Amino acid sequence: MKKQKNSRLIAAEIVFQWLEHQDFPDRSLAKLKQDHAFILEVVNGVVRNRLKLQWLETKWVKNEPKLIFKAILWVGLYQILFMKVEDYAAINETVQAAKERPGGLGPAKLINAILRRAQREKDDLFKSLESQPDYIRLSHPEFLMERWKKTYGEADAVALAEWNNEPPSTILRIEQSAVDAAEFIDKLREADIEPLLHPYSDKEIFLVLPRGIPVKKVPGYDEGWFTVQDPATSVSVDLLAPRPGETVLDACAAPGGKTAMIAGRMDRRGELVAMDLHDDRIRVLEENKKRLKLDWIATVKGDARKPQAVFSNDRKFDAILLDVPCLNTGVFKRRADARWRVTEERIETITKLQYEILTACSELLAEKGRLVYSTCSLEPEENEELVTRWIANHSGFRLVKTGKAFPPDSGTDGAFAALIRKK
Ligand SMILES: C[S@@+](CC[C@H](N)C(=O)[O-])C[C@H]1O[C@@H](n2cnc3c(N)ncnc32)[C@H](O)[C@@H]1O
Repeated sequence: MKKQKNSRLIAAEIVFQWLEHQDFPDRSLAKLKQDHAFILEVVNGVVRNRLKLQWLETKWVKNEPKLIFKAILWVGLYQILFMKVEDYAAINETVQAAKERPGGLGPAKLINAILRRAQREKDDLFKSLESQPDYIRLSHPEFLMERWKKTYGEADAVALAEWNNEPPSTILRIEQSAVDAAEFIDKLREADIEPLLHPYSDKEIFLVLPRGIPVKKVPGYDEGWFTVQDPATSVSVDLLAPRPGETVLDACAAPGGKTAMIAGRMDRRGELVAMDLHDDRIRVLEENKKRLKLDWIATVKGDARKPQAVFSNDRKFDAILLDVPCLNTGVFKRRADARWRVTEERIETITKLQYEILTACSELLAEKGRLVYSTCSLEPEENEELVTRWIANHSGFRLVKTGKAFPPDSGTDGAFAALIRKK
């Protein structure tokens, strides 16, 4: 039988790619053929804890190692400090991973010494880490911690960063048009899955799964009895309040979580159009539509900055959801690398795109029509400030209401939504 590749080395090579190219590790992770859960946890953990690991490396290593050996060292440190893995296995396998790389014998000795020291001095190390500035001890970009402290105050900014560092739960929304909720919960129990009811929404039923259950193994996956979705996704759909018989556009729809929720509220009556710009995302939207048996929804490829290229001039909608691309600062718990991609420049470019989408799609609204602008970000520039500025420049519309989920308070992902009505 062919010998399996060292899993620590696979994890380190993915971390190396990310460090070198800032390449989103999800793509490499999706292609993994072995030890999927372990490698996923190590890679996400290293990426999330980047500043803590960098702090420790700077403290103990005089000359910065080559990037691949830095990645191997971080993979080892993450296991020793943050995972329930036998220290013995963590050290030996990680040192072996270094030896398997060209020029790895010297770095392997250094890595061995550092990992053994971390094992011996673990308690002191954690004490010393606790006295570091918040951005290091909570491993977030310094400018972002500062901006959150200004926006939300010191205590909430710290609570938010702590929330982001906890492991994310898998949460299901029951597709109540496909299955009776009580029957679904019985089926889960028959499969030895005891779900917890999430209290956030009063319109939808969200269930928190116990850890470690692959979603595809949950009863009713193939039948389309549920979507995997955080309760914060209901903030925007509740504000939009789509009704049976209406014409509704979901203009940035893939992978279709909110499209499915809208479809449920419309009870298959009316017209629902799901649009997205990107082919790969539309493919996932189509797969979800098929699994959830939502073939009555129309899918179109189109740019929400130029919807006139897709829809004729007289095409109007009663309700439009604009779940625009954003900086994702409300969902760092789920997306390990997203925190490292936020910069002041990106805030500027993304808000320009968001404003453009809002302006262009507002022209598709019918008289008295409703539009919900939403993000999964917590930055005022993408949310309250953008909507207020837009309304000030568009006298034909009024801001009716906003909704927001702030993770440490809501116990959900972060979300913002604003309901705008055409006068
Ligand atoms: C926040 S995600 C939408 C999530 C989705 N509403 C859901 O609940 O599953 C934003 C989506 O906007 C799409 N997108 C980005 N730029 C776009 C544009 N100019 N026009 C239309 N869609 C765009 C992205 O491909 C992405 O799928």
